[in-house]
Amino acid sequence: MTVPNICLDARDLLLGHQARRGSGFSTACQDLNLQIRDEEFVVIVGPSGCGKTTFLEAVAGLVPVAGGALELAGRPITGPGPERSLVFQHASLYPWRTVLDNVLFGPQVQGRLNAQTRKRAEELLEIVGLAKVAKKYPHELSGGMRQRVNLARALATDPTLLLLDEPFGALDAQTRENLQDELLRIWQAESVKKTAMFVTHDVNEAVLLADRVLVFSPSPAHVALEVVIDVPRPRDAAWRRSAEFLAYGDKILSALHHEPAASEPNHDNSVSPAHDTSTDSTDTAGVGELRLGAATP
Ligand SMILES: Nc1ncnc2c1ncn2[C@@H]1O[C@H](COP(=O)(O)OP(=O)(O)OP(=O)(O)O)[C@@H](O)[C@H]1O
Repeated sequence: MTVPNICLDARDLLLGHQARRGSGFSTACQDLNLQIRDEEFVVIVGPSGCGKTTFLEAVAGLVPVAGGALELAGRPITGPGPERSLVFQHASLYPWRTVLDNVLFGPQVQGRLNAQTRKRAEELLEIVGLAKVAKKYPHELSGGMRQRVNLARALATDPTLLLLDEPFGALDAQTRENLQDELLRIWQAESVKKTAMFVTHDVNEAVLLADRVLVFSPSPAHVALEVVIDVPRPRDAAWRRSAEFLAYGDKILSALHHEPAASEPNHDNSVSPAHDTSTDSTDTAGVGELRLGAATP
């Protein structure tokens, strides 16, 4: 089996937005350095407005790179590509298309509508538990069901890199939890797992899903802390109630609030490099390794 080489590499990345009026350029991400490995599930958390969506959209090829390098499999990202799929918070389904036809939209646009892609679309609807509603229209579905269709649609183009921007953010707690399980099941069911980048405000969701959590600093974003969730999958309901789970969440929350974690007191708020996890199998990053305060100039 060929393992895809989709390693994502951001070096000194500078992203921003041109102000609509005036000549301003607002910096969304600055000195953002990170590497995402093949088949890794990375979750990004950070304060509102810090630049998470901008970064995800840049990886999707929707935001131009203003400085530094953003490379996928060694090639600069210059626009959207079939190997990347982006799932938004609100299911953006076409109301005039049936569920199945929504899932088939990507292959159709790519000119790959054939028996094989139809079979794959039906298979994906089976996986997300919606085979029975394949002929229904989006308005006949619940919010959770629509988001499952959205997920199936993103997977139908067989992307290697799945980008998810708060995909469960608009759902109620119960549906959200079900879909988190569902997503993990789907992600693990693939013979070659997708590389996934998932943005969320929900720390518990981050700990449950991630191989690695990246805590972004306030705007302009850089990686303030990396936390490796070194826990085998499947991560069951009992683990979600464990002290270990809570400790991971506490560490991330502390970083978000710029506070030392209770378990790792640290009274030194000096600036130091972000934790390099490349040589670790377990997370040892304490809040002392946070880059606190304003972004690097
Ligand atoms: N189209 C745009 N034009 C100008 N500025 C923008 C645009 N989109 C976002 N911004 C600004 O860029 C910064 C980063 O926004 P972004 O949406 O990436 O943050 P975020 O971390 O995803 O926020 P949230 O968690 O609230 O969704 C913010 O200051 C925002 O106001």
